[in-house]
Formats: sequence, C-alpha cells, structure tokens
Amino acid sequence: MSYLELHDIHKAYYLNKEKFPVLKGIDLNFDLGEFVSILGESGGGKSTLMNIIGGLDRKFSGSVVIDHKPLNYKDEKSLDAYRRETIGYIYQAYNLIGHLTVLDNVLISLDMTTLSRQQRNDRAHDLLKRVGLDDQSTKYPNQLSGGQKQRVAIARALASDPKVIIADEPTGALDAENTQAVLKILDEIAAEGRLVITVTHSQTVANAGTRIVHLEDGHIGKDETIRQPYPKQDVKYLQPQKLPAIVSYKTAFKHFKFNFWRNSLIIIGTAIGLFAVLLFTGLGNGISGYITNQVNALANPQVITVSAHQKTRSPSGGSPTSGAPSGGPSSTSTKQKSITDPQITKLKSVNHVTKVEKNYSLSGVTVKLDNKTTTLTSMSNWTSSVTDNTVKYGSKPKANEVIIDKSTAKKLVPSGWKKAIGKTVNFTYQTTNKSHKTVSVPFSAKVSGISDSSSSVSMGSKDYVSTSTLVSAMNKKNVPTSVTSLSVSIDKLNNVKSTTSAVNKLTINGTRVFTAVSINSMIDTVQTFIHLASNILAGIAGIALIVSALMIIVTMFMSVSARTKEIGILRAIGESKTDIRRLFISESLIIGGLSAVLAVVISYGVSALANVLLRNLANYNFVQIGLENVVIVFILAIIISLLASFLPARRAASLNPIDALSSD
Ligand SMILES: Nc1ncnc2c1ncn2[C@@H]1O[C@H](COP(=O)(O)OP(=O)(O)OP(=O)(O)O)[C@@H](O)[C@H]1O
Repeated sequence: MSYLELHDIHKAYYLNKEKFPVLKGIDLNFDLGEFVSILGESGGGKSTLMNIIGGLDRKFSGSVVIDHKPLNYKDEKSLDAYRRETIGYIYQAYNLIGHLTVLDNVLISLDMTTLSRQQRNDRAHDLLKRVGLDDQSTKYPNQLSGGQKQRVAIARALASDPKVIIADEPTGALDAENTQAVLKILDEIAAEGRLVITVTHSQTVANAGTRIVHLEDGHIGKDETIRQPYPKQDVKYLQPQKLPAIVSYKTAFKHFKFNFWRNSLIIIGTAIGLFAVLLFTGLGNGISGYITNQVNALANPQVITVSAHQKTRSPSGGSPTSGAPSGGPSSTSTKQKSITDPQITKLKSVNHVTKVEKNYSLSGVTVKLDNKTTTLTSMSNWTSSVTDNTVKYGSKPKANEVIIDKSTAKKLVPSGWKKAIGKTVNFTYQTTNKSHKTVSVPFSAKVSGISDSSSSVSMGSKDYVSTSTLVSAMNKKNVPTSVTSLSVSIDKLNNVKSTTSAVNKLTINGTRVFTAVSINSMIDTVQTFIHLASNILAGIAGIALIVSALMIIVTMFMSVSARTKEIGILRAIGESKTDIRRLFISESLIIGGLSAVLAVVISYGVSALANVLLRNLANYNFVQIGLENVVIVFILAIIISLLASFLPARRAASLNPIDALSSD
C-alpha cells in the first residue's frame, strides 16, 4: 500500500447549472521519497487535483487515503488537522502574508507545533538559512525579489515538518536561475523522505523529479518513473498542535501595527464617544457630591425633623384630637398641629433616638445694639440639626448667647462686623400669649459667633439663639412653648433611615402621630434627579458610540476583504474557522481596548483641567470620575468591539479557502 492514494476522483464545476467536468476518474498512488511532477495543459485540472490532495476542496467524489486512513472530507476539523499536520503548500504566486516579516511568515506555521518559543525561532532561522535568506528575515515580502519570495514560501511550507509538500507551479513566475535553485531545494526535500508533488506544464520542471504523471482531459495518461525515488526514512516528525489563542492575538496586534495610522483614527473616533460618556457621568458624580456636601454643611444628617402628622384630606379648621394651641411662637405655618408632651415622650422611647429638641422659628425679630437697629426676617433656636461649621467666626452659642449672620453683624457694627463678637445684643419679637393677647417678648444675648449665609446655598440669614435663653424669655411673657416641629438626634448615621421610618410608623390609639424627614432622603431625591440628568447626557453621548461601532464594523469588513488571501493562506496551513474568527475579533478588541485607554486618559486630563477652571466657582472637584465609571467604559468598549466584529469575523471564517486563495 502507498502512503497517499487517490481512488476514482471525479470533480466538476457548475456554471448556471451547466456541468463542467474537470477530473473524470483519477486513480493514483504516491509514496514517501518521491518527487512527482503532474504535467498537463493549462486548464487541465492540475490545481483542482492539488486542492483535493491538499485537503482544501471538499466537493468531489472518490476518496483520498493517507497513511492507510481515508480522509473524512465531511468533517472540516479533521481536514484542518490534515492540512496542519501532513501538508505543506507552495504556490506559483508565493502567497506570503504582506504585513508579516519574512521570519513571521515562517513562524505562522511553526506556531502550530509543540516546539518551545526558542525552538520555533531557531527552526525558522535554520529554514531561512537553508533557502539562503536568513539575512533577510526582518524584511517584508514586498521588499523581496520573486525568487526570494518563493524561497520564503518553501521555508514556510517546511516549517511544520509536513510529510507531503504540494507545489503548484512553484517556478511559474521565476527566471531560469531561480527555477533551478527552487527545483534543487524541492529535490532535497524529497531526499529527506518526504513526498513532493509538483504541478507544472513545463517539461524541464517535470524532468527534475523522480516521476512524471500526465494529466490529459481529466484522466491520467502516461505515468513514468524517470529515476529511483528516494528511500523512506525513519525520522521523527515534529508534533503538531492546534493554533494557541495567543498567536491569533499576536498576529492581530501585528496587523494592527501594520495599519497603525488608519487604526489610530478609528481609536480616536471611538475614544471621543467613550470620553463623552465618562465626562458626563463624572460631572454627575461631582455635582451630586457637591450638593450632598452643601446640604450636609447646612444641616446635620444625623438629625431628622419631626412634625405632627397631618391628615392630608382635612381642609382647614381645628383638628379633632388635639386641644393644644396651634403653632409655636408666631409659627410660620399656623395650620400645623402642635406636638404634645406625651407625644415627645413617646418619640424619646424610639430605639436609636438620643435627643429630642424643640424647633422654634421666630419672624420679625428686631435687633438692637447701641443706637443701631435692624429686623431679621427669621431667627431660630440653636439645635443639633445646625452643624457646627455654620459658625464661621467665634464659637457656637451656649446659654445667653447668640449667633448672628454676617449680614446682621454688618448692619449692627458697620465699622467692622467681626467686632460684634462679644457684644450683648437686644432682641424683641411679637407673638400671642396663652390668653391670646399680643405681647412683645424681649431677650438679650451675647454674640458668641458669626455665620455666613452668603457662603453656601441657604435661604435667608442664619441667626440662632440658645434655646434656654429663648424659652426663659417666652416663659416670662406667658407665651406657650409648644412647637410644631422637633429636631430628633439619632445615634448613628447608619440608623437614620430605619429610625426615620420607625418614627413615621409610630401610632397612639391606632392613629399615626408623626411625619419624619431626614436630610438624607432629601439628598437622595436630589441625587436621583442629578444622576438621571447625567445618565441622559451620557446616553446622548453614547449615540457617538453607535457611530464608533459602525466605524469599527466598516474597518473590519475592509480588513476582511483586504485580507481574503491571507485568510486562504492561514486556512491552507491548517488554521481553523475558529482561529480566523478569533483573529478578527481580537483585532477589534485591540481597537476597542485602546480606545477605552485613550478615553480614560483624555477624561482624567480634561476633568483635572475643568476642576482647576471651576475652582473659582467653589473649592470642589466638580468632575469626579470613579473607578467604577472607568470599568463601565471598558466594558462598553469591549461590548462595542465584540458586536462590531461579529459579522466581519463570521464572514472571514466562512470564506471558502480555495476562493480566498484565488482572490487578488
Ligand atoms: N471555481 C471555479 N469555478 C468554475 N470553474 C473553475 C473553477 N476553478 C477552476 N475552474 C475551471 O476548471 C478547469 C481546471 O482548472 P485548474 O485551475 O485546475 O487548471 P490547471 O490545470 O491548474 O490550469 P493552469 O495550469 O492554467 O493553472 C479550468 O477550465 C477552470 O476554468
């Protein structure tokens, strides 16, 4: 039995359903050590036969038996393995990969062996030395002569140590001298105990072999042995393996580098879209953080405001349950129900509540210092809900002390507002006493500190008197000290949410008592809107990403059509559909990944600049790009590049290797 056997091979091409038979029953046997030339006229079917022997063509009838085993032409994977392990191809048109160096062109075959990286490199250099080209290893194919290209192709065909070398018109494009050089190498290959099958229509070339087979009108004509074949050799061949994924990534990167400028433009385009997304989300983070800070500076987040629960449907008029006088001292909302002492006791018993303070809000307060007088639109008592950093100068008020706003201080001491600290100021306001008579309530207090309403977002001036001073003044004038709102302190920030809802759920005689509001819930609401707005902006910016995705799709399709021949070559040396798909997907991923890197770099640069420029607005970083935003942008980039590469990669993988090889 021979090493390679062809049994009754029939092959026809169809054009518009018309059948063109090319091979009409071929039976041939080949052995290792033979250098067989298949001689025939142009168009006689020589290449067609080679494609069948080489495992590239699957549409024929008959069988090919290799090393006693019939080839399974139905199974694409076993054909890939056959090409990878057994066949080395040499073409008339060289078919080198243009964007790879001479060395890399040889290495692509070696990557499908189990040799180590160093061994692969050494073998590639040895093969190039053998064909006289080791000094050209860093050149690209377009920098070589025709003869040199063909020698690189021979080195590549030998790289994976195949038992069968198929050479389709290997000297067709060469001059006499190069033809002789190539034929000599092919003869040496046969002498190593390999089977060399060459296709030619030149008698001179055919004479260089050990046997000539004539192909005539789709049949085997004369089959003549012109000299003894070389003896079979008991050598150990290299161990083949599937292409490791890393090689596809590396090849993709090499192609990416080869088209660096075109790819750079696409990366910039994609990066702009990603940058816009990052910037808007960063801006959303910054603004919501700024508002949180501002609100927290105004009010202590660990203190919730509690008022008596109002039945929303009750229009005006008295409440059916409460007999307490309505409103605190000149309360702004007179319709609000007062909170009773038993209710306060109940509130104090709630878990995590550490302190309950009454909120008094005075309006129309006249302030007098020496001969200067002014009126405050509002004034409150100092409670835990007011944060300490409200006091910009001096200290917070103790008993018989008051904090006045900078605007108030300026009116009282025009010569220097800071001098107001330490001075005793007289206050008076009008309200109704327990007998429903209008009375003036006077009190005096020493200014312990000054607040500044202009330095933050706040409504009206910020004047606060110590609670004990105010309450004793009210008591003196027989003014009711009941209130409509309380400041309730909670032990830990973490408990604020749960305690707020616990207070809201409190009932007395089955009726809800309180309405509690935490500053956090207000911040949450504001933040929800800010994030919504910034996400909408980021979403709009995301439209740019659709354009980027389209750009990547177009580039990938261009890449597939420009690299059709390369795809054919890679398939011919044994790469599978999966390898080809991975090649294109990885190139797209490289583009996507680098776009994300560029976008992140630009975003951090622009946000640093924007934050410096916005410093004079407030001492705060308004653009805050967090790690999670960066991660999202990378995920986005990966999704876009995967989606964009899906169709082109599928198309590349589904190309017929023979059609791909014959493309220009
Ligand atoms: N894909 C195809 N579709 C239709 N016809 C084809 C196809 N490929 C080859 N043929 C035809 O089949 C015949 C054999 O072609 P083939 O390339 O095998 O010949 P060849 O002997 O190698 O020719 P040459 O020496 O010129 O390279 C030719 O007539 C050719 O036109």
